[in-house]
Amino acid sequence: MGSHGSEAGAEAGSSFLSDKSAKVFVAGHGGLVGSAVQRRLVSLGFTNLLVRRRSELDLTSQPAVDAFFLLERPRYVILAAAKVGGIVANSALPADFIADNLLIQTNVVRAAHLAGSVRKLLFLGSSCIYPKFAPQPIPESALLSGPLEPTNQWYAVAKIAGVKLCQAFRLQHGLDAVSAMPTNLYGPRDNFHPDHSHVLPALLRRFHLAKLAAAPRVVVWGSGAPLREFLHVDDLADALVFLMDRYSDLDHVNVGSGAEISIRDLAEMVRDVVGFRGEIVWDASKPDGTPRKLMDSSKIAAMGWKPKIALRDGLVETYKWYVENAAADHHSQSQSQSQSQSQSQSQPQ
Ligand SMILES: NC(=O)C1=CN([C@@H]2O[C@H](COP(=O)(O)OP(=O)(O)OC[C@H]3O[C@@H](n4cnc5c(N)ncnc54)[C@H](OP(=O)(O)O)[C@@H]3O)[C@@H](O)[C@H]2O)C=CC1
Ligand SMILES: C[C@H]1O[C@H](OP(=O)(O)OP(=O)(O)OC[C@H]2O[C@@H](n3cnc4c(=O)[nH]c(N)nc43)[C@H](O)[C@@H]2O)[C@@H](O)[C@@H](O)C1=O
Repeated sequence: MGSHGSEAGAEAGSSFLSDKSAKVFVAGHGGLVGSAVQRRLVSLGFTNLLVRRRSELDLTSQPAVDAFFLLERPRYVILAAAKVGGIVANSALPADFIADNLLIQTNVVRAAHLAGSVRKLLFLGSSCIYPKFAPQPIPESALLSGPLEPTNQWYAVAKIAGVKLCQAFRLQHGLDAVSAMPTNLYGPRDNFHPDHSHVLPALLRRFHLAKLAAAPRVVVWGSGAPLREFLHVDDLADALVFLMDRYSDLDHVNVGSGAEISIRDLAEMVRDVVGFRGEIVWDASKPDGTPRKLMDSSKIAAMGWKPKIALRDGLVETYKWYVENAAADHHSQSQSQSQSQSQSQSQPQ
């Protein structure tokens, strides 16, 4: 194993949580996960967080990332920047999902090594790295044991490469790079795009707008049969800090809630939380994706971490955040769309 930079190793005895004045680069701090990590670190008393929006630092640019690391010399890196989206975004933009993610993670991991200042780096994969028909619950050992789910194979291949990248830099250069595999996430600051988001923000938005419009029904994609496991992003942030502090090894670590729910039951729960009274109809033309992906999170549980936020409680809190922070814009957008539709319908043909 190669030896890593002396600066990174100088105080190697101290743990992440006892190093709260250290410079921590939270990449992707504007997103769902990065913002939750930032909140968690601030609440724990970290005083030197390093953050950049994409407009200030494009992580797909190798020269920009190299220059940034050489100038800033962070001691810790949490890589929560990525090209992310739901099942339709993954299918519609395969080139972006594979190329952007390969570039971002390669640039950041390599620059972290070259800077010589980084004592630990945490990479984030996703439960979609596992084969479509993996054993349930899915153990870490199921990686690369079968074919992937076609709708998100491009993203999954990039994320698998990210796990291997961390392993390779650990083995060859002694970089303490670890990988966490979160299950499907939700919470404040999620992406609420109508078509490109994940299921939970999409449904919160759709049911909310339908409630305001007193619509008779809401369309939900697929058959409703797939099972998914959801974890609140504040629980994930807690787990990531836990791993930064306690975990240093080659193998990746699953982070899930252990609870799964069908998309049908989830849609009914969201309808209930939002207070929509109409009916749910299913759009079978949309893909179901993988039938089931419950992760086996016994490895992190054995280390002493467990989630705290039940799905219904997390949904109530996320819906409140959505109403207070994003819903008004979506409502005015949907009203102007329906006005322009009714104007164009009333135009003589
Ligand atoms: N959401 C989920 O359900 C799951 C997410 N994950 C993983 O968690 C991580 C974070 O995901 P999530 O928070 O949901 O994603 P978001 O889309 O909410 O946030 C992604 C962040 O990455 C930043 N980013 C994207 N491209 C670039 C770029 N070229 N240069 C600089 N910054 C960039 C964005 O910056 P900006 O805001 O400036 O555009 C944004 O802050 C990802 O690795 C993802 O794979 C894993 C499992 C499930
Ligand atoms: C986290 C994970 O997220 C993605 O995989 P996914 O789990 O399939 O994510 P999803 O949230 O988009 O869908 C979950 C289920 O829900 C159904 N569904 C119903 N109605 C809507 C709906 O309105 N929007 C969406 N997106 N899905 C809907 C949808 O048909 C599917 O059956 C990966 O591509 C990849 O990005 C990844 O790692």
